[in-house]
Amino acid sequence: MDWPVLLEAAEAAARATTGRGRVADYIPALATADPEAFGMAVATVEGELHGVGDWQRPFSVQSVSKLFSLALAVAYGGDTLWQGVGREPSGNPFNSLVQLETEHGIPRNPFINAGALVVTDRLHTMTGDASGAVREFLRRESGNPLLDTDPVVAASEAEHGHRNAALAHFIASHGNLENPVETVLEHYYAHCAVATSCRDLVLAGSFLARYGVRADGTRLMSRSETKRINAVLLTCGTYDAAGEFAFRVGLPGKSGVGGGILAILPGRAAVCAWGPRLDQAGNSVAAVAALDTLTTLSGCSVF
Ligand SMILES: NC(=O)CC[C@H](N)C(=O)O
Repeated sequence: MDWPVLLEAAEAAARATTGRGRVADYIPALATADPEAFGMAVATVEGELHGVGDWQRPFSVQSVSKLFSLALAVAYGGDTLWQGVGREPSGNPFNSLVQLETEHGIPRNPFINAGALVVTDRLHTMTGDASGAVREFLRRESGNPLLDTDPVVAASEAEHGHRNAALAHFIASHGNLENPVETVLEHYYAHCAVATSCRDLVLAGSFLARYGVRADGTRLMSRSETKRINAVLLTCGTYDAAGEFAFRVGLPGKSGVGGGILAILPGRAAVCAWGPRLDQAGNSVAAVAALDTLTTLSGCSVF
């Protein structure tokens, strides 16, 4: 696979989206991102690392962190997690409240905000420090000890977090949180507000391409658990646009409102693209275009 050539073509496709989509501003600290920034990286299971554009520039990981909190909750707690959160696509925006009422406080899947709050809660019960566990995992896998929560973004999320607070209280009212609402929200914001780059994320996400094996060769989770996480990524990782993402890109992937998308080519590579302008569903316009081009030109996908 000629990754540098593919990355160049993907970058050209991303640059052609200039002006389309909008930088997220419902978390004010995110609104300052450079709308035309773009980066992309690939880490193969053989240990190759390639990047283009701003691939080493940090951005707010946001919901891409939900992939890591889920992986750790499954690795440490196994199947019990699924008693408190489902694994069906929601068909609703990522921060929607409506389904929780009819579904009695059990969120549809771990990647909408409601589901991620439940995952953070269970991870906190198991580790005593949910956001610390996510940060430590990201640091170790990426080999970047400086990777950290951006306190300005975390504070901005908390200050403007009425909707997430409402979700958490509603879940708690159904008895589906084990820790205080304030604790769960604090740790949720802290892991969403971690600053990472495409480089960090492809290395940190590579355990999913290696069927559950970490950077140091130890196993985080079984092959079957890895397959299941990839399945939930494919069906729910890009919210209400997961069908369109599967159609265009054909890889399990997780997006965040910071503009990053981390996608997995099982058995081969982890790929991350970043561009801050978002479409209606909250996915990066440039990152989707780049990943679409990469899989279309290479013929690589899970299909
Ligand atoms: N989709 C996202 O990236 C949303 C994450 C953001 N921290 C929120 O809670 O709204």
